[in-house]
Amino acid sequence: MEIEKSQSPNKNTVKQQVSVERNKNGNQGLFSKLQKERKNLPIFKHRQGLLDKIKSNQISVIAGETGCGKTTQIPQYLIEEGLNKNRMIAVTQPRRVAAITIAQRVAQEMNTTVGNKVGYSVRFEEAVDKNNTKLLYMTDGMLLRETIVDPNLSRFSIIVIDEAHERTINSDLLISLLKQLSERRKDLKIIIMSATIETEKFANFFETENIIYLEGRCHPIEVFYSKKPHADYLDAALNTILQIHFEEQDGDILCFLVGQEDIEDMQQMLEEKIELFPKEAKKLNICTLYAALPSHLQLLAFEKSQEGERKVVLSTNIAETSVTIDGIKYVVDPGLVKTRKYNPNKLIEMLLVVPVSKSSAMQRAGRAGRQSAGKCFRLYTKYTHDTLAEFMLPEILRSNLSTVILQMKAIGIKDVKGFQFIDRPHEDQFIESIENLQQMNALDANENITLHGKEMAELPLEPIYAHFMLVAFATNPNSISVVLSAISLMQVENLFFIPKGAKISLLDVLLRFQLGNSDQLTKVNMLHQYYLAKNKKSFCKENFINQKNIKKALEVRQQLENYFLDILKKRSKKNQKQNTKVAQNQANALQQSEEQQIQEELAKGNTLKKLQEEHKTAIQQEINTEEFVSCIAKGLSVKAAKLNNDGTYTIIRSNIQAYIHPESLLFYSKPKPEYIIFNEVVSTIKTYLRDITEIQFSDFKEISK
Ligand SMILES: Nc1ncnc2c1ncn2[C@@H]1O[C@H](COP(=O)(O)OP(=O)(O)OP(=O)(O)O)[C@@H](O)[C@H]1O
Repeated sequence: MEIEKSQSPNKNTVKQQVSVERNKNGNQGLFSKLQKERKNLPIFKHRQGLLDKIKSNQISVIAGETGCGKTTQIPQYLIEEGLNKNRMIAVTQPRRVAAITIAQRVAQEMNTTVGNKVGYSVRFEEAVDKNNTKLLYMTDGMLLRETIVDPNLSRFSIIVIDEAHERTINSDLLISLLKQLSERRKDLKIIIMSATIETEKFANFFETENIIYLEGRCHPIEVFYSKKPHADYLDAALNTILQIHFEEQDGDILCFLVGQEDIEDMQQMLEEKIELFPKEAKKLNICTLYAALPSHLQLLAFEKSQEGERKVVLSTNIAETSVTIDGIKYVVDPGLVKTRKYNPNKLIEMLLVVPVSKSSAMQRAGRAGRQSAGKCFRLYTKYTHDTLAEFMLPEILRSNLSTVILQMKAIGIKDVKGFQFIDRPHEDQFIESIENLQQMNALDANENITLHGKEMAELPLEPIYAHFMLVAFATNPNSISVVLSAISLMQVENLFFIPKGAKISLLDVLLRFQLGNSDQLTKVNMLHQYYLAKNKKSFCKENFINQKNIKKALEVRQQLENYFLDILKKRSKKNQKQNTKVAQNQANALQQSEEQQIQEELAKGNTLKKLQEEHKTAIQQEINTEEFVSCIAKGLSVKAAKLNNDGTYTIIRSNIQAYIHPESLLFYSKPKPEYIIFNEVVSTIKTYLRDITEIQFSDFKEISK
């Protein structure tokens, strides 16, 4: 059996373990079936050639058709061949849902359970066994965080960067760091997996000629185009889904939409149509898939459909690469994507809906032919397709670099401008982001990382929110509970759900919870009342709250609270060390085990409770409005704006004119507040400021100094 052959320092132990797991799963039939499927994948015939090339090169760049088996098979081949050499193999993914579902699939194929020989690690969630996991699927962001703690990535013998052509900031940065690391760790194997279009670029960057092309597609995919452009893409998608449901053979549908709002609208439209289905019609089940959906709900979309039923998965582009959703045979692709675009002249980042690239369109179609032949319906013309860009501009060239630079500094890279990127960002992006970090005191005048900056880098947040959290605590430690809630809410979209035709507006709902002249405090108040509510479901129903998302905000809050308590523990350990002048070697030992100790202590509920009480991080019933306002004014000072005579606001930092968003409580304030802090700039026909808190003149004076 391949698994036994592959691993073993001690064959008996492995055999025993495999049989224990087999009994536990009782799933030998499934295992044999999967072994057969593995051998039928196009990649299987390349197995030996592939392994030979990987063995004889430190760096390999691999390209292959979508679905040929790169992500699930190559890591298993490496283990079967013993190339992991008693260390772990990391396989990075741009998206968490991919890391989790692929780990589940590979665990099945290896006849084990997730968190055992195969694990995953994504932000706020992991399933790993330090002593047992050999193959770890993780988001590129998690591996990047690991480089801060261990720049040599010493627990890994092989690192696979999957979907490298997506060119996320994290995978670009990882690739640059791996190039440096390959000099220091000659024993480390690096594998870059990418769609065909970008392979040369990666190979040139690594100065290698070892490019491996894997021929062969899993199953054929037929592509259809619209005859003419559609005025309303949701309408076109709805009709296509219904047409497939009534006219095509069995098989599930995956429809790509641009965001949670469109997904919820489509869900509602479909539900209305389903109500009108004739009795004898096949059942159509709706599943949704978007980043803000908690993992356990995302996974519902991956479940098998019942015999005689069909599912339609409404998804953002998180299902575009890597994932295989069981049963999908039809893809509906309107050809649009919501993307971040940073405007360095205006110092704002905007979310825009833009046409996809040819590469994305190909990936989307690729979701259809994974288990059998498939069809892809593109809701745009062939002519439009031919005019699409080959691929998206790499994220690093269209983003604010503050997060990247802070991470690079935390890793110890001093000269960020001289760093070798695959595509170098524009000079203005560097200057602006460094200034931005200096304003937050994360970097000093010489661009060195400060202690504050190091703590900011430990928090899994954009620098601005990490700064807000730490500054708020320094300004007024009692405010931390409210600030943790406010920041968590800022990470979650669409807290309310007001059905079409309801005789209530968002403003009416907000007014029920209003606290001070602040959207943030009002939402914090709502979150805390939800937390205390005995019947949470009816609380949400009565108040038009999206329960999925408010739950998510509470989960994020819990995680942030843990990270924050970690920082406080580290601070107090550092103080202790300084005060007691522990012998140097003891101090070193302490530092090494610090991380582990903190994790273990936090894992014990009692310690967490004690810490929560000591530092007042738990949800408090009383909210002090004034304290919060002065904290937000200090912590989010880069997001301050001042009222003009014509009723518009000027953003202090960028001099942009903007309006208060109609969904803000303060939109209706009379007189309008003179000074505000906002959270988001949204540009449509006009530029709006969202999530607003009124601040005092005294605070504003401080900011504009
Ligand atoms: N969860 C799953 N359920 C059923 N089949 C699966 C699952 N995951 C993978 N497969 C099968 O294994 C094949 C290979 O998947 P894999 O993700 O390794 O391909 P890939 O080459 O990495 O594709 P991509 O470039 O699109 O990520 C799929 O085409 C599908 O047939």
